[in-house]
Amino acid sequence: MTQSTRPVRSVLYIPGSKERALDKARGLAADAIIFDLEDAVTPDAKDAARATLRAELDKGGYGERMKIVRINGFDTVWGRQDVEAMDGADIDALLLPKVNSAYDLETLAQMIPDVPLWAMMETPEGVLNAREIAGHPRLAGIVMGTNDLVKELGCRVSAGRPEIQTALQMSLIAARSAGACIVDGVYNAFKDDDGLRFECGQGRDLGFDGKTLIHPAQIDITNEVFAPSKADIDLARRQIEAFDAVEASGQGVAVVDGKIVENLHIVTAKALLAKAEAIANLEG
Ligand SMILES: CC(C)(COP(=O)(O)OP(=O)(O)OC[C@H]1O[C@@H](n2cnc3c(N)ncnc32)[C@H](O)[C@@H]1OP(=O)(O)O)[C@@H](O)C(=O)NCCC(=O)NCCSC(=O)C[C@H](O)C(=O)O
Ligand SMILES: [Mg+2]
Repeated sequence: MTQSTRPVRSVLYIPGSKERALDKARGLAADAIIFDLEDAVTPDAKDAARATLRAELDKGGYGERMKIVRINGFDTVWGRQDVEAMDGADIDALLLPKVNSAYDLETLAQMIPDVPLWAMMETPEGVLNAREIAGHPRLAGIVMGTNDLVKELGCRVSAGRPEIQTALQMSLIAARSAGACIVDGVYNAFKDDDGLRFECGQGRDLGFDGKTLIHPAQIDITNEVFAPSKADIDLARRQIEAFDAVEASGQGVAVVDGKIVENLHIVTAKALLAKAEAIANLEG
């Protein structure tokens, strides 16, 4: 699977300090894991968490799940040690928090060759520089850090998140302009299934590839909402069939369910079917 077709519907944070949770993750249905050394780990537990995480990664057993390690920023005493500790580890990406500019990513890029880089979008400066951050040659993915963003903006978030829509969309547009993957922020109320489902639907409709999660109980709903539904798959197939038929008769526009279908809709339909197939392969 290429980076662009690899599903990243559910992206679960696991504190690097929690050995039991690190082990439990080997059996969870998350598409990706963010092994966290940053905010989920207290300062006095940083050194132990780094060592625990490296040992668990070396043990392996995470299967097809994408493995992303969130390091501490370089404005802390831990950032460089985190990068050094991950040298040679079996991971798919390093995630840098609170990225303000492409220069921040370049600092990390210089320290470790080859590993794809992901960036947290969670500061006002970062959002304003989203285009240059997404355009960094090593950037493969963006994660919305909505908790930090809300803190920095000084806003209060209400249902539907209108207060941070601009930041979400600026980041998404930047990611898409660079061909990068982008996942939505966390839903803090991890026992509120209805609220999670609503926010997943909102993120999906905005164009996000998936959502970051804080608890295993959030995985199933997220996987379901970010996967193409049976109705989506059926429509995509019918669009392709109808378009093939009109194209064979020398025309360029088909009509399905009362709506026009042109070549561009076929690109979307084929991408949707490819995503559905990638998910089916992943889920075995
Ligand atoms: C939120 C939690 C503190 C809740 O923990 P707990 O009370 O232990 O939950 P449960 O008792 O319901 O746990 C049941 C079992 O599930 C395992 N578990 C819990 N959480 C995880 C997890 N994230 N990954 C894997 N496994 C997990 C427990 O070990 C239990 O297992 P067992 O004992 O075998 O039954 C807790 O869920 C938690 O710490 N979540 C992660 C919090 C986190 O990572 N925060 C940082 C990321 S959010 C952020 O910073 C985003 C961004 O930067 C921003 O700015 O927005
Ligand atoms: Mg944050």
